[in-house]
Amino acid sequence: MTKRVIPVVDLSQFTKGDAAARETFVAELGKAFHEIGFVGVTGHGIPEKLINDFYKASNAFFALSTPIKEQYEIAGMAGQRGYTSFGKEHAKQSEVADLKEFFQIGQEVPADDPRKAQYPDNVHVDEIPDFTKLGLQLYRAFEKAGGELLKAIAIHLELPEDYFEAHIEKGNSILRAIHYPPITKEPESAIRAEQHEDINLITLLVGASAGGLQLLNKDEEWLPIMPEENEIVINVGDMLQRLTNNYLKSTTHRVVNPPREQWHLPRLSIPFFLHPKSEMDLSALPKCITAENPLHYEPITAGEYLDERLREIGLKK
Ligand SMILES: O=C(O)CCC(=O)C(=O)O
Ligand SMILES: [Fe+2]
Repeated sequence: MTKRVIPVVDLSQFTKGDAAARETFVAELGKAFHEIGFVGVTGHGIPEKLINDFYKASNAFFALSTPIKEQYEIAGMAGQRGYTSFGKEHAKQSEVADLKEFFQIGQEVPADDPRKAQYPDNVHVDEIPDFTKLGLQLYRAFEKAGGELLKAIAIHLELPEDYFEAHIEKGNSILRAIHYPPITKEPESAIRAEQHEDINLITLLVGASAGGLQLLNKDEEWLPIMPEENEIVINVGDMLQRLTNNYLKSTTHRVVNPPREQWHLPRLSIPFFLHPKSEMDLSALPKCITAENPLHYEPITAGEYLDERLREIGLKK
């Protein structure tokens, strides 16, 4: 067996284990987030069937013709709901767009909820009636697993266990189905997803249909991330890095193009970007500001920060 690039932890040790098992889990997760910013998670409770069904529905959606898919690309939405066509999004430092198209599903609240106006309606696809419905079920499962991981991180940060709960309840998270089509001609410089850091608190990624995901380690080496069956990949995003004044690491990652003999293979991946409510204050936690680690960031809310980042990546005008 080749050596793993990222450690793996079993979330059921935290959700179902005794005090000692929970303590071990918290220590391992904290260490992984502090040192590498990435961890593999098993025992996450996300039903395999739901993942497979959503994969199938996503594949069916991306197989639709471009004019049909473009009917689900809605102006003024900054890609936050529905379809974003090939060649739109680019990493913030990059001039060339990534080799991908995607579909996003966001938070839904009841009609009488005060937050209703803040969250645009999800887009439903006539041709694939189950697509958004299954996506919303997966969204809830990710919210639950993500909430447990944030409980463990709160304990690691010596905060109350429920510290994140109020911030993420009805938060602005996004489920994204990404399709990287087969490569048909030598790309000039573009890769499937140029190096970047995620914006949100944490990202949960279910097994991509092909390799290509890499992280940049402290020695500036690109290392492949190859999750095992039933393992999801979790990484720290910039919001959590900012809140912890760089104690937890939002690690740079990318998706590279496959070798030429695999150009004909598309790649499908499903990240869940766990966001808090827009009014969450991302000012650094006092415990994370020390003489050795002085304050790195100005105060900002999650909403202001997201807005700034969406402009940088070309989704918001
Ligand atoms: O496709 C993947 O495996 C990762 C994509 C990613 O890093 C992102 O969308 O932020
Ligand atoms: Fe990412």
